[in-house]
Amino acid sequence: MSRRKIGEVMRLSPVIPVLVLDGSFDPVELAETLVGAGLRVLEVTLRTENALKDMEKMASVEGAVVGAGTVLDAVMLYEAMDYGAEFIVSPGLTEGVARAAEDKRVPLLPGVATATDIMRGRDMGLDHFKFFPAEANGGLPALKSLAGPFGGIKFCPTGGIREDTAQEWLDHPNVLCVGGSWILPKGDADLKKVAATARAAAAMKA
Ligand SMILES: O=C(O)C(=O)C[C@H](O)[C@H](O)COP(=O)(O)O
Repeated sequence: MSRRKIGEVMRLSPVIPVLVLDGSFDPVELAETLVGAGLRVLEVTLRTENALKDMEKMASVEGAVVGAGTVLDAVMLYEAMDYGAEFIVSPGLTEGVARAAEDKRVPLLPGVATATDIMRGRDMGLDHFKFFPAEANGGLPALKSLAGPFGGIKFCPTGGIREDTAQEWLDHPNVLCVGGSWILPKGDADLKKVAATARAAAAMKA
């Protein structure tokens, strides 16, 4: 599994829920709900106290492909791998994180915001990126402009994307999936609502 390429992970479902787990849900029940709704790829942000342990539990759910988000350095990457992360998402791109991912042979989705970021990534042999923060960084017009010189690059725009804007991002040929926290809004502990939102997201077309 860890040999799966990031492009394959990005093609598994159109939306990657960005999960900030604050203890409102049992992680296994949440993962089962999301996978049952059709969202197999789950990003657990390493921002909360129990994130690593919760991620490990979610990874045990059949069909779930669980990765760690908010990975800021090599130490966090190694730690995430110890807890079963199958892919790594970072808000930015550093040589330290890229080298650690290479070393561990784990699929990496690093954040880029500019043409220079993408060129640095290309120099490291990467061609799939998170476009972050997508809306604040110029939105779809910015992505369209970047896709001109970088036609072969594939993106997962994340940051500020909502249920009602996700499909227009997905319609762009260089976009394989989008990331977003709208599937699990802060403070909303209703699993039925989460399931309905996740089903709508899973029905979107990349
Ligand atoms: O934690 C990380 O690694 C991040 O890079 C940030 C997340 O991707 C965004 O917080 C999701 O954006 P929203 O959907 O606007 O909430």
